[in-house]
Amino acid sequence: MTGPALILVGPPGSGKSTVGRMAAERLGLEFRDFDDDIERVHGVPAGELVVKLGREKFQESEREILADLLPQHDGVLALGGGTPTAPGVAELLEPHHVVFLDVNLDQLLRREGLVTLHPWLLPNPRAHLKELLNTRRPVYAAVSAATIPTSERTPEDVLADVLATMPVTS
Ligand SMILES: Nc1ncnc2c1ncn2[C@@H]1O[C@H](COP(=O)(O)OP(=O)(O)OP(=O)(O)O)[C@@H](O)[C@H]1O
Ligand SMILES: O=C(O)C1=C[C@@H](O)[C@@H](O)[C@H](O)C1
Ligand SMILES: [Mg+2]
Repeated sequence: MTGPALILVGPPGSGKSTVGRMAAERLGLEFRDFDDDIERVHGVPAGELVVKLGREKFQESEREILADLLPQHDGVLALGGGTPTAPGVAELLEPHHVVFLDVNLDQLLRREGLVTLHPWLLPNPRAHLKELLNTRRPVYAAVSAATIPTSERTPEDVLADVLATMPVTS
């Protein structure tokens, strides 16, 4: 096994889980959500774990769990929103086909459930997300073969663009 056929990265709420699940179905592959793997290992949802452990320890754990997972999963993988920024993760992603789902701040604030899932965004989710988008966009882009805009687009349109980036296999 050579690892995931497709890895999706992007800010929380960019559509990684939604589009990742659709892509897996279309490709006839298994879908895995990295936040579920984190929760399985720690017994706490990823968003809460950030608050419990602090960002540094959380990221160390993300890198370890990802290093174990990559050789075991050959389907579609939606990473955690912050996973590509964890030290050592860019190197782990290097051999794989990674796609960045981009989204703008206004769209993000309109998407559901963001703060419930990510309590570390409090007390000012707008300011936090604005800063997060500015600092992380170059990191997401650097680990990715393609950047797909998702703002004001349907998941189906995003899916079509994602599938068009897939390397042709013979
Ligand atoms: N292209 C889209 N247009 C509008 N809403 C979308 C789009 N893609 C996803 N959504 C909605 O945005 C919300 C967040 O999507 P999703 O959970 O797939 O994002 P995510 O990147 O996996 O986020 P997280 O990092 O929180 O796991 C969901 O309510 C989903 O239905
Ligand atoms: O963007 C982030 O920093 C995070 C996103 C989520 O997917 C979770 O991994 C966690 O809430 C951290
Ligand atoms: Mg998700």
